[in-house]
Amino acid sequence: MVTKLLASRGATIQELNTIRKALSLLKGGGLAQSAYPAQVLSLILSDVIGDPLDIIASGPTVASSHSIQECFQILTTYNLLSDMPESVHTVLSGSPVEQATQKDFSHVHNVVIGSNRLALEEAKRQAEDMGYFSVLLSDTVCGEVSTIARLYCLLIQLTCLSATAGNDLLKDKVEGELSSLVAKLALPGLHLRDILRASQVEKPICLLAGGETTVQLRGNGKGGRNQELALRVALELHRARATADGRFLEKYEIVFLSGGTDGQDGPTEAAGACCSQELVGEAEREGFNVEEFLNNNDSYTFFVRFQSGHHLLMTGLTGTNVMDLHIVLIRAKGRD
Ligand SMILES: Nc1ncnc2c1ncn2[C@@H]1O[C@H](COP(=O)(O)OP(=O)(O)OP(=O)(O)O)[C@@H](O)[C@H]1O
Ligand SMILES: O=C(O)[C@H](O)CO
Repeated sequence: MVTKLLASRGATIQELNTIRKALSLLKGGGLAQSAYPAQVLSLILSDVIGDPLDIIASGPTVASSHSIQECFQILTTYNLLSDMPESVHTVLSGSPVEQATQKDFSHVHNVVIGSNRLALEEAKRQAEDMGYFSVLLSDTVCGEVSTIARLYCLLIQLTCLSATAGNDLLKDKVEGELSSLVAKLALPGLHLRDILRASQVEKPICLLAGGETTVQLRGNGKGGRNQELALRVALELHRARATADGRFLEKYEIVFLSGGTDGQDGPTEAAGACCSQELVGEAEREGFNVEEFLNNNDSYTFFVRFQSGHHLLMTGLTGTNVMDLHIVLIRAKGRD
């Protein structure tokens, strides 16, 4: 109940898990403390950006550093103090104000055995085996889904423009917008130079990135952040190619895929979806209004109905979760 309330008010996973750690006997290092003095080996799958060990699953085997003031501060921020059950107040007011000085965790070995970066590195190897020149852009992509869709549209445009002779003014414009967006999103290590280098090679190109976007739900449709991202990228590409400057895109085959590694995107049975730059045009000809679906956060309904669900990524539950993967494939038309 506490988790649901916090999540519904938009609390971050860091805030959520600070509260969970304070309320639980096992989280926040409690499991490792209960096992003491036995040796503890913790094999960790990271579903949090940056792989912070104390946040992943609320760190049952990791020393915790939260304070009770922090918990009250979080509950106050989301206006939830008075909604908390009596038991929560009892536990919080009975806890020491500061965590006791660092306990001994020398009996614990924490090892990250699965992460978004590991998944991306394997995807990169697979793409290279398939003949793609591959660039791993980032494993920390996060932000509002429409901003991230813009990011990918600009990345795709820059890649294509760099491979096309001429267009220097447009390329500078796209690179300028991209650089300020990357700075705004504070995406460390997104190597634009590598994209420019990729455009100089003869091979088809694969750009790989990962993380987790957020969706501000405004409608009452059915969807997930990956399907919404794919549909928004499709709309961005559609708009870009409709401008006087955007004709260069037509020389390229472009596929964008966004998928959740757990195999389930939001409350749907798809893991995500893919799109091409032609998707919105084709959808319009078939009578679909993509913007309307997006305004209602109804990406799943769109993808199910459009071309018999052909663009949906259906993997089934994978039994793991290392967040989402975003993959762009670009090939000059007429090239094998
Ligand atoms: N109609 C919708 N359109 C787009 N996104 C949606 C929709 N409904 C829910 N979501 C998104 O789905 C997510 C909630 O689903 P889920 O419980 O699978 O997420 P999660 O537990 O955060 O993710 P995961 O388990 O994949 O790490 C949230 O990111 C939410 O914004
Ligand atoms: O379950 C959780 O605590 C979150 O998914 C972070 O690991």
